[in-house]
Amino acid sequence: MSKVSEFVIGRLKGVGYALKGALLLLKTEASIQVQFGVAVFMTILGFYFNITSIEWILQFFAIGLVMSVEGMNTAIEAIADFIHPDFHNKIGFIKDIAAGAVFIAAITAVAVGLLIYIPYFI
Ligand SMILES: Nc1ncnc2c1ncn2[C@@H]1O[C@H](COP(=O)(O)OP(=O)(O)OP(=O)(O)O)[C@@H](O)[C@H]1O
Repeated sequence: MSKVSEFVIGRLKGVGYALKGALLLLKTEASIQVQFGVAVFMTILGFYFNITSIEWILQFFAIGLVMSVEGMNTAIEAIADFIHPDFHNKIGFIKDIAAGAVFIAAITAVAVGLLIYIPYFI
């Protein structure tokens, strides 16, 4: 097999694993399921208010930011539980700062949502 074919097959396999990971997150993680529900609701709201292209872009970025950071948080929690299943202050610190990153992303998304939709309500 040529180097180019190997490269292309390798990348396609990578996309397959990533898709599997995204589906696993959706199937198993309650917080991702809630965020997916919010994303669907916000998309319906976007169609209802016929928001502008820029507002769609900002909304999709906000949704993507929250869900991807939540996915990373889940991965960090899984690594922490795997390497150290018992209680440890360092593990608590690691999990807390990973959760803090999700919080920052969520606050950002709420701010974006308010800035987009408040003008449609007043
Ligand atoms: N092994 C541990 N050692 C010390 N503190 C921990 C440990 N596991 C969890 N904690 C503390 O409990 C908090 C919640 O951890 P947990 O793993 O239950 O995450 P979670 O946010 O409830 O996520 P999920 O709902 O996805 O399980 C952490 O942020 C941390 O403060």
